[in-house]
Amino acid sequence: MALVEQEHMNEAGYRLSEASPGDFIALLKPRVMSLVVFTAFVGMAMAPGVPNPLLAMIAIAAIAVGAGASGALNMWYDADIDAVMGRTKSRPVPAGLVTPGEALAFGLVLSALSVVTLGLLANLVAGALLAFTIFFYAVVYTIWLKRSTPQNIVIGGAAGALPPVVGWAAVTGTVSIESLILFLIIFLWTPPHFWALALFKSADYERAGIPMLPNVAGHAATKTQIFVYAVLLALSGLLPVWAGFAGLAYGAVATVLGAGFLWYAWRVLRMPEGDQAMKPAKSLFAYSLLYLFVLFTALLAERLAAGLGFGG
Ligand code: HEM
Ligand SMILES: CC(C)=CCC/C(C)=C/CC/C(C)=C/COP(=O)(O)OP(=O)(O)O
Repeated sequence: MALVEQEHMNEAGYRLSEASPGDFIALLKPRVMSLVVFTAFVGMAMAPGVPNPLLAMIAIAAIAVGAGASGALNMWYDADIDAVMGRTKSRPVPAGLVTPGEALAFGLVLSALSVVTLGLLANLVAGALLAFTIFFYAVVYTIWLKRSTPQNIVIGGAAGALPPVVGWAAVTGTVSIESLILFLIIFLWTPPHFWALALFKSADYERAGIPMLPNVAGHAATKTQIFVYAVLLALSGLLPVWAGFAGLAYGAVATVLGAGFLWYAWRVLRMPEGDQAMKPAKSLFAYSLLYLFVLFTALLAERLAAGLGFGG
């Protein structure tokens, strides 16, 4: 055995990991997960009843760890395709910083830890929903749908839409019409969020052989679908007012945000076929992140204001 390899063995002969803590943090997809966790937090905050603050913090931490764990499992399974896409090739596994075995073990241990913590300290319904969400993203979306159908992210998007349902259940132990409306908003948001990016990254997906909509159905069909989902999303953003758990201030914000989404989606629809820069698609992707963050912030702000006695 070469000397350089022996340097990474301990006395018992086990290989020592060469990865840094930062490499493991990168496996958690921290930027994506921050918005996921924020939507879970809003789900908790909208639920009736005031949870014990310590329990609420533990529940959010468990959901954050579970979300990160599912990201690590995704990066473990997708290492082969991540290696051939410009956007993902420097991720820890394809870059050789973390071994596939380490990523898998990290994802499995954190998944178990997060589910057991939430199940025992919050309630079994929340724990089961978190387990289902991790399973849906890591197995149903990543292992099954992503490589087999252009509807991958429509169906798989259910995983990303579930965190507010998990948050609500952590407080109440139930699934309700309110939390399902929050689910529906994120579910309808996901296709335009992702297909906007897939339009300007379609060469990457082509190279990796992933059947994303722009590669399979073409750019024109993708732009039309983005617009259809944008209309449904703008309407669904108003459902919290219709269902009576948000007021007119939220309704005004949702209307403006929805109109903005339609505007950006319209610009994508009108984007010429030969447009190499695809600025409208890049703008829609950036706006999608702002949209979800501001919409959920509006729900939260209105609820906090009502709690402080400023109306509603
Ligand atoms: C199946 C569902 C989804 C798909 C396929 C998808 C796909 C993507 C992709 C490919 C990126 C670029 C990531 C990168 O290169 O780092 C991205 C970025 C992002 N996504 Fe999603 N996404 C989905 C759902 C969600 C959900 C549910 C959220 C949060 C609620 C979310 C939040 C974000 C954020 C915050 C970024 C920006 C990350 C950055 O700044 O690099 N995504 N998404
Ligand atoms: C609580 C909990 C378990 C939450 C999970 C939330 C969840 C499913 C988020 C999915 C978001 C995401 C990064 C999709 C990326 O698709 P991709 O993996 O195809 O993108 P990539 O090409 O960047 O890897």
